[in-house]
Amino acid sequence: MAGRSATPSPLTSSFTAPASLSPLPPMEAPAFVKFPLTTRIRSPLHDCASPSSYPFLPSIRNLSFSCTSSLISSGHSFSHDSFSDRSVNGLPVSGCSSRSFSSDTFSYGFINRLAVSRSRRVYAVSDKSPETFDNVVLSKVKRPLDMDPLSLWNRYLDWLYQHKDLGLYVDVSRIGFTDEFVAQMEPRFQKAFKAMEDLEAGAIANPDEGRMVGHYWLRAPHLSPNQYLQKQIVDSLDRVRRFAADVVNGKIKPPPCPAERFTQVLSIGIGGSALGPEFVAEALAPDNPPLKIRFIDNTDPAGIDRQIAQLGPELSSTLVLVISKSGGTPETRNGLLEVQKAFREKGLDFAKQGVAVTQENSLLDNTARMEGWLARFPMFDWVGGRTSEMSAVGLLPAALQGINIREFLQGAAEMDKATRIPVMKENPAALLALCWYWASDGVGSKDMVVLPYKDSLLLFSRYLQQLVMESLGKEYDLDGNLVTQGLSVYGNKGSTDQHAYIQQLREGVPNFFATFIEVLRDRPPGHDWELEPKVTCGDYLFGMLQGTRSALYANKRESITVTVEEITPKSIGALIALYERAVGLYASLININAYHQPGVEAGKKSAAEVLALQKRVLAVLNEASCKEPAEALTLEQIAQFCQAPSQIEMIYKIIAHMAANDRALIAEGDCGSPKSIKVFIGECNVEELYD
Ligand SMILES: O=P(O)(O)OC[C@H]1O[C@](O)(CO)[C@@H](O)[C@@H]1O
Repeated sequence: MAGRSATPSPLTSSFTAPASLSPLPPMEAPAFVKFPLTTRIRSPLHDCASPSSYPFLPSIRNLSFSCTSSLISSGHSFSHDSFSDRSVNGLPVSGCSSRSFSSDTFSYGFINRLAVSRSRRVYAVSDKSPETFDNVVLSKVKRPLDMDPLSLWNRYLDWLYQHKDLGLYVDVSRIGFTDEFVAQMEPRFQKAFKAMEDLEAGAIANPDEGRMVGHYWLRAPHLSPNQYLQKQIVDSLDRVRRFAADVVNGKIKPPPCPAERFTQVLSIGIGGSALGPEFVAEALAPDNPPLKIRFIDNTDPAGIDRQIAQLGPELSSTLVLVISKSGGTPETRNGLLEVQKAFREKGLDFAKQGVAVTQENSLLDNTARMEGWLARFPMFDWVGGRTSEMSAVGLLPAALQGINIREFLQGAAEMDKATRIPVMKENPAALLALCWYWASDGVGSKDMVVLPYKDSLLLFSRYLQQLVMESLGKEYDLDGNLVTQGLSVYGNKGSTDQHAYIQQLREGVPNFFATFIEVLRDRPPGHDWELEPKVTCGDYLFGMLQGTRSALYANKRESITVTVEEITPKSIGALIALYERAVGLYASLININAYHQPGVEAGKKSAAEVLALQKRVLAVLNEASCKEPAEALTLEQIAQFCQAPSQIEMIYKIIAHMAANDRALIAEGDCGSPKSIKVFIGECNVEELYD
């Protein structure tokens, strides 16, 4: 990179395109300039001052790019979210300054940003001809995917990862990363491995919350950084085992009918306090479990009613798990209150059937203690919700369903060992992280579609959605730079999805990479039969998976395939551990904190504000209704009396919701024309006036 300085000097307005650039060929201005004013430019993952650290762009030199003045003036730390109208070389250009330049440093930095927004029509100027960034990235940086069957077979052999004991394979051959990319990622991976080592040794790996991150210790307590933690884990596991065994064996009985056993588990929790248990139940519960499980994982009253109704008389033999790390999550609290009401209505004593899984001294813990619930199990400060499946959160429900939690933990522990290996090619989690980085440009420019070809793995994509998106979807990196990072995850199962959205995956917008989850064993031994000569039902499923993988790749859609020999507690434990580690490593590669979730707070705060506003609206309406004669108020008046004129839309929605739910309030007028609405409360509550 001759002539490139390590740190870019601020460019001034006198900066001109270098002579090496050939003049721009004539072109249609609109074709050159189109991109929306709101085009969002992601922050880089790299030290843009050091293009050699940027893996995708080793060969790009002497390209000239239009650039915002903010980029020019702020050097490599680009901070604006949108562009304004400018022009390049006399052509009007939305979002670009009137200058072009070919400083390698800036070019790299700029490509870095525009490359990730390549789904939009953003154009760059090169020394040859104007090109779209698509072309720049895909043809020059991401070389075309290899389509030759034999060289693909060699690539498959070269990159195939196998864990013999776990019967697990990771095939990354259909992700098109190059050897140069792998080499350039190597130092980053070494850094990530080291960060992971520190994390496992007890470093404060979640600096924003000042917490250690210890989910790996849950399956290897001896690796926890001190004996106190070790004892906590072992004791908790011990108690889970004993309690579950006692419930299953009928030693602990439901109170109303001492002769009987608990027959059902009702698990109340949300997010990490539900998704893992739901996934594992679906994947591993036997057909006739000792206790059947159902979940309340929302504050939807109809959903809650349904669960309670379906329990029917069995409510009396239902063990209710209330799972919440914080012990204060509103949805979970609401679920608890609703279920407690149902118990009261049936004359049942909830406390005798209630079990809390939560942090010591949380609101939930204190409630359970004071009310004398049947049992309480700890959640640890150093285990995040989305990685808590191997704590009491996941182990207790699993054990109650007769799932072998020892094997489950063992599978995870074995995978942990494999994913500690600091060699990219020998570490399946590193291979996943490598592929994610390559496929999504390290900024989430493509979504991850998870396609398990197995009904029992249906919830894996939903589980991964939280694990990946809550961990990686972050606005700022660890150094406080705006990065708006993430990796979107969706998917259900194959081959079902082939009859839903795979049409678009194959032929539509190429904004994803796929992950196939393959299970080799179709049925337990001895149960298979040929539904047509030489072909079983499972052969079809297999054929569908392989066919889709090939068809996608033929159309340049990349994919990873993770294969397990069969669905067992061990393989499911291993899969969870594999993805937990992949997320951790990838987070290091992109320099973000994977273990906090500051964004979730905003939604919770707004929800609380809406409820507070609702209370004010009701107070205002009550006051108006207490007048003689009672006064009906327009939305404007309500907003004014609530001293919240800017909240008028929300007030309208609050009223519409309450009116639809037979609440005390009466709304007259046409709902479709909010300005016509007048609201009053039928009965004045005088006491409330003086509250
Ligand atoms: O276990 P808790 O504290 O009820 O939290 C439930 C979920 O809420 C979140 O905090 C935010 O959605 C998740 O991270 C967590 O898994």
